[in-house]
Amino acid sequence: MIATSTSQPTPSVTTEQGAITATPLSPGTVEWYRARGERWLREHATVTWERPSRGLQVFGLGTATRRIGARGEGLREARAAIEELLAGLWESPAGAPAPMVFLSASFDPGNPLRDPAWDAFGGWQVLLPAITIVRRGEAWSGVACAGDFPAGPAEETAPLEEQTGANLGSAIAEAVGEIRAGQYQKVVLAGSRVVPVGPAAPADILARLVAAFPTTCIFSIRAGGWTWLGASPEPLAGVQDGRLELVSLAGSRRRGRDAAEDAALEAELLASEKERWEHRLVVEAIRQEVGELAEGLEIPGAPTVMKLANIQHLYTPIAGRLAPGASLLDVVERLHPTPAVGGWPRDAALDAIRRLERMDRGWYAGPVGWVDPSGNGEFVVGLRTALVGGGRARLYAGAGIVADSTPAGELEEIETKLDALRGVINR
Ligand SMILES: C=C(O[C@H]1C=CC=C(C(=O)O)[C@@H]1O)C(=O)O
Repeated sequence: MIATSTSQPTPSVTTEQGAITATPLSPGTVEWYRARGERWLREHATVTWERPSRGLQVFGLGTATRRIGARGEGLREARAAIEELLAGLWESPAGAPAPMVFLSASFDPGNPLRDPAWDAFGGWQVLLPAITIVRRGEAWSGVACAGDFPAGPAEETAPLEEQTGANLGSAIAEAVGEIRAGQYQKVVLAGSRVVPVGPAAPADILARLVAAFPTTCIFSIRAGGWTWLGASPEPLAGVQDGRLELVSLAGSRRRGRDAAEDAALEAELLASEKERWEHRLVVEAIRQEVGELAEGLEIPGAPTVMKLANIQHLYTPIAGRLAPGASLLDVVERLHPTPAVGGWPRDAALDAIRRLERMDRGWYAGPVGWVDPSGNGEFVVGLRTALVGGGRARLYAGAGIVADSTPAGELEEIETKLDALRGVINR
């Protein structure tokens, strides 16, 4: 049992005929949770979702329902489970916060390699917390769904080992050869690295990610003694009252050591035909895949630059309205994996990733997000992520390979991306 004060309020919730009733928490109960502070909330949460630049924080405590799919299953099966759950979820009364159902799935259920470190997470998970505390700007609210709270104790975890994947430099060189031979146009190849976790707990790592990367989505999901966490700069799709928001993010340079070098790197990124091509493939895939699910898609003609603490990316925000009958989950299923994490054409790129990477990405680069019973929600791509457990963390990062890529250049880019988490985990 997690340690809580005996005065912890117990919200009254009911479950009827398999349907889950979502009950708004009283202001006093919300205040009780708010007063525990961010560290307590992050430490006790089964799931967290934070968008500092939007003033959004979500802490999901305990579990009302958690469905875990077998390894080898993915987004398609997760989708069936979440739709079934949403259909049986009774919406809160008007004006009350909506319950949020979280969904995350592995990158490639078709990859036969299985890293046991991901066993606790399965191929996908659909999770409805027992209690969800939400801060939007200065307003705090909460909703309770029948379930078990507090969460059970963390289980012991086996030590994380390095994966014996391919030599990444050789894999990149091979991919360049295949691209030049016309087998496909782009593939994203990734590597992983195990680092010791300093004295910090996942809650402290999350606080550091929030401070270092306030424009990203900082999230965490616990399973057994493991925490999967990250600071993703890449929204996959979001829907609010029918408005659809998408992003193309691909093409990178590190940040400069001073303003002049930073501006020079930004100019180089914007002028690079190679990076522009890598980026354009993502924009075109979004146009092609989402076209019939959206109305009035606005796609800027040229990318701008998104700057993060350690890296800068070509960035194109895309917006429109969901077409009648289409849902956020339709869009997510159609988009995953975008060429920003898979490649293009999709099937040939996935085949190349399986052959050349020779590792299990687990949930790295998979979709992670939430949806509520009215169809609002948001998903990001599980990038800049780490699997943390047993005093170690496994970090993942990749880079888009196109015909003009060089192993040295792409390996340097992958190291820069790994730094995003390495810098906050191991200290
Ligand atoms: C695959 C990753 O980044 C993607 C997102 C932004 C820029 C990327 C790039 O320039 O290669 C990648 O497409 C990763 O962070 O592991």
